[in-house]
Amino acid sequence: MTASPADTLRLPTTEAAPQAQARTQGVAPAPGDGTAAELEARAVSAWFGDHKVLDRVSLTMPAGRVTALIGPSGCGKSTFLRILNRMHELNPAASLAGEVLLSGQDIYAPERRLTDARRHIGMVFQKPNPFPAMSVYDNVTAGLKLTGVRAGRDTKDDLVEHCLTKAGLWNEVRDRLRQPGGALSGGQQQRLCIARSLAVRPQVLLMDEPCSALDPTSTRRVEETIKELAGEVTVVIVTHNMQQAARVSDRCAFFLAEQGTPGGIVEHGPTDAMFAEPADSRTADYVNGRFG
Ligand SMILES: Nc1ncnc2c1ncn2[C@@H]1O[C@H](COP(=O)(O)OP(=O)(O)OP(=O)(O)O)[C@@H](O)[C@H]1O
Repeated sequence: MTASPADTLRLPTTEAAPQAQARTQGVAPAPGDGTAAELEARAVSAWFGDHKVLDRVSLTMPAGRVTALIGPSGCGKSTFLRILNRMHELNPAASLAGEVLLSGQDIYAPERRLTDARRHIGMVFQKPNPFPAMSVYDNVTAGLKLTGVRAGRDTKDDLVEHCLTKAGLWNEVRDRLRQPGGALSGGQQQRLCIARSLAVRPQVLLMDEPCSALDPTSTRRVEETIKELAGEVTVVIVTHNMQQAARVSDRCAFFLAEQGTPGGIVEHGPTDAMFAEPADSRTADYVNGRFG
């Protein structure tokens, strides 16, 4: 394995997780070079105030695979996704129970810092949210500043090219790196957000309906990017689009919240099997468009 330019990034010793500290010694690979990690939810329940919205959800999201979370509106998919990188706790009314393990380590353990979870588990949202006035280049490196990573100019140049290439955007913006991120098309902005997430070299990338605001061509480009990242980063994607789930994911989990009960997983497994031979009739009805 060759060391990437990003291996020279310096991280503050007080904040650096073991994996991040390894980077400073030039041994950690670049995003997409094998740092993908398994994510496991164990008996996760969630509440907004007194309203329980998830009940004891357990799911293993294998390293380097794409796991799609599917299910009707309101069954708790986004809440579950936000629990996976500690965003749920940003809502003062929100609470949760259970464990989320990244490579076997509970991200909610008292000694684990919030910033570690965010550095290792990135998030891409439904609506592309680049910093609109900031250049394409600075958008990619923005995540470094936010996570306290310092890097020299050459390192940043190489990192920007690396991440934009991984996000499938480099050829389209290589001559426009100083233009504002807000000047890109919606699909390009979403891929810029993916590049920004990759700049801190996450082990997991969470995506909450990343194509729902995009046209079909841009959707196809983002799907190609997801497939390109698979094997290198663990991807967990929420989608309402069954064709998209079938196209991009290796595994699927079908969430459902029936008649005022909290959401849970009805069935999960390899995507091919979930679509061709679902074990539960409710899954069959959903994937075949009979409800939801
Ligand atoms: N900030 C919030 N405050 C209170 N309740 C919330 C909040 N966010 C979500 N909920 C509730 O939690 C439940 C699950 O919502 P969530 O958004 O996770 O579902 P979802 O499956 O992602 O839905 P969709 O597919 O429509 O995005 C719903 O009953 C919703 O009303």
